Amino acid sequence: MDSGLTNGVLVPSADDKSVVGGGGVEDVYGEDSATEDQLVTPWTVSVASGYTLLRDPRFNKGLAFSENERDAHYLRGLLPPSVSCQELQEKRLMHNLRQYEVPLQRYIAMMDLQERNERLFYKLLIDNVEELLPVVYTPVVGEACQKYGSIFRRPQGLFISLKEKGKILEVLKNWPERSIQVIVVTDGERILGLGDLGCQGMGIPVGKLSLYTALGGVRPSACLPVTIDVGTNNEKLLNDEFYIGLRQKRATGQEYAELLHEFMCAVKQNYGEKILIQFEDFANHNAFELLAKYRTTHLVFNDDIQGTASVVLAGLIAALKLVGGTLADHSFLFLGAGEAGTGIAELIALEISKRTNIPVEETRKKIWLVDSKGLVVSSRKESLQHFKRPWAHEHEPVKELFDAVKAIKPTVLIGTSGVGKTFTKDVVEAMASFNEKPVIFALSNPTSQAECTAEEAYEWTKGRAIFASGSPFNPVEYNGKVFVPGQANNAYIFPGFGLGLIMSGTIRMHDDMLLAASEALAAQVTEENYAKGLIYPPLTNIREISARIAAKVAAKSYELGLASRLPRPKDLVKFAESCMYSPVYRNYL
Ligand SMILES: NC(=O)C1=CN([C@@H]2O[C@H](COP(=O)(O)OP(=O)(O)OC[C@H]3O[C@@H](n4cnc5c(N)ncnc54)[C@H](OP(=O)(O)O)[C@@H]3O)[C@@H](O)[C@H]2O)C=CC1
Ligand SMILES: CC(=O)C(=O)O
Ligand SMILES: [Mg+2]
Repeated sequence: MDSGLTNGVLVPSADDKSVVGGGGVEDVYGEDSATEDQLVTPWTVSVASGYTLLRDPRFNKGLAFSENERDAHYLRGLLPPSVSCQELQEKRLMHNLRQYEVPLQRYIAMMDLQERNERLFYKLLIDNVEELLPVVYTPVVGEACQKYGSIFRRPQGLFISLKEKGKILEVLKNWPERSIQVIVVTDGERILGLGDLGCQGMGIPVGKLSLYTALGGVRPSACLPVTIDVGTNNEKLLNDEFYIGLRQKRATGQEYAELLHEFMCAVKQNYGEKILIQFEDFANHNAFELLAKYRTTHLVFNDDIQGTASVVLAGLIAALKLVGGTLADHSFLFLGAGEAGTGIAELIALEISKRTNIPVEETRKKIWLVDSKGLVVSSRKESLQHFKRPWAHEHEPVKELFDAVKAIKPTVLIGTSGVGKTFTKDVVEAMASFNEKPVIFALSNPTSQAECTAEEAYEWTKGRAIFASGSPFNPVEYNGKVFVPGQANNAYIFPGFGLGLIMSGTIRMHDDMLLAASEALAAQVTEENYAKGLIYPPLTNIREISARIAAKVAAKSYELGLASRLPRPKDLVKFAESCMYSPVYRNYL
């Protein structure tokens, strides 16, 4: 393929495989993944030069345009004379970001960068992942969603509201990118632990997809954030003059189901069988149903139910090295019996069943859940939602978590309630009274909703807890020793998991792929990490980790006959790495 620029027309450069399709899996798919037409990104055939080039975030390099590029692309005079390299731009941006004391200002600055210079945004995020993940993701994205209307600048995804009913296929065609590989969709009803944020939930698909690219290497142009707006029951938002969504109560029942069905059909019609659809932050009364309804006809994945389960199982497998025994030797108590709680519980039961050959109906018996009404027990069965019923074991009713802890004596306590401060001193001390090393996970997001803080977990257990949380906590010094809490967040899983599905051309998801992802993640924890009490590997290596997760997920998909990309690449880790998007600037000469 020819490279460079002719009369101001940018065409792909031969040394950069990321040009056609922007780098990533599409390049290696060949013909079976997309039509010829889809493979041609708009800029390869359109004039992009001068001022237009500077205004296009996909190609803009700002001061990093070289002298020759400035001449060739009619940029003379449009930029100050100085020429920077990408590293210097990164240094300057990090310096500027660190000046902002208000976290939301950092979020806004990052979003502005994403819309100004996409490659620099991803380079910055990848190179400073520990520092910037909390900005573009939890906890700050939570506040951003709460205030999304007042900080709204430009649409970063597709808004599909009840007004678009009957026209969703047309709406999808309005999106400028055509070869989409992954959609993250929300209806905004359960945004983190912050409740119904309606249309302003858009911050979540946008943030998750940034991670698909930064952590999993899926190219940005293949990612589509979608918010389905069926109204909101959040009175505060309905009365907020800056609210950006439909001002009506949520549509439910048939009206809701029809809109979602039209969306699911339109997506498949527009993007094909292998489009990955990740459901995110739906309320549980829709989440389980949507997953069950579409898992046989679409490539769907619910991150809150399944991704969370996989990351927590990985943490538990790793924790065994520190606490001893097998998973089957442990007992588990959850605060919160919704998507995350029952999703994790089921995957643990499945893993134990696979390892012991004990039927899953039996392995579930060592897992207990508490919801807002108390311990889930058999006498409540009739009134329980269907997803709680497998966990309604024989036991007398117990109202309070503290009493449940004393009655069950779990070795592992997991918070998925969405309610902060619910692991009280009494509860944590009780865990420490009958466990040498109590495993305590406070998974609720954002930080304000964490069941307890890292500091509380270490102090109340006198430094004996194996602790992880959904949102990050800083290291804690206790009794002269520094404890580094793990971050049990599905961000460890979904980017690599999705990459594995995409690169193998998987057509349907299978629970065994979640188990494979958990095992792959747990295997990345080194002896050095364990020595520091860590049960998750540091995020600094996340791209390497994602490649390994992707490889295991793809391998499982091939084994199950669900992968359509043939022949199977021999070395799946190398293949995953070769598929990953690189944010390094391209040469436009
Ligand atoms: N770390 C991570 O990667 C992830 C974290 N999460 C976090 O988990 C939390 C829950 O999410 P999700 O499972 O989807 O939400 P759901 O709404 O599906 O479930 C919440 C559960 O918590 C229960 N609950 C609520 N308040 C209390 C209380 N005071 N005491 C006891 N139980 C209570 C609810 O009870 P009832 O059923 O009776 O209403 C329900 O069973 C959120 O904060 C979310 O951010 C979610 C996904 C991933
Ligand atoms: C992390 C995540 O998916 C959640 O809190 O909902
Ligand atoms: Mg979520």
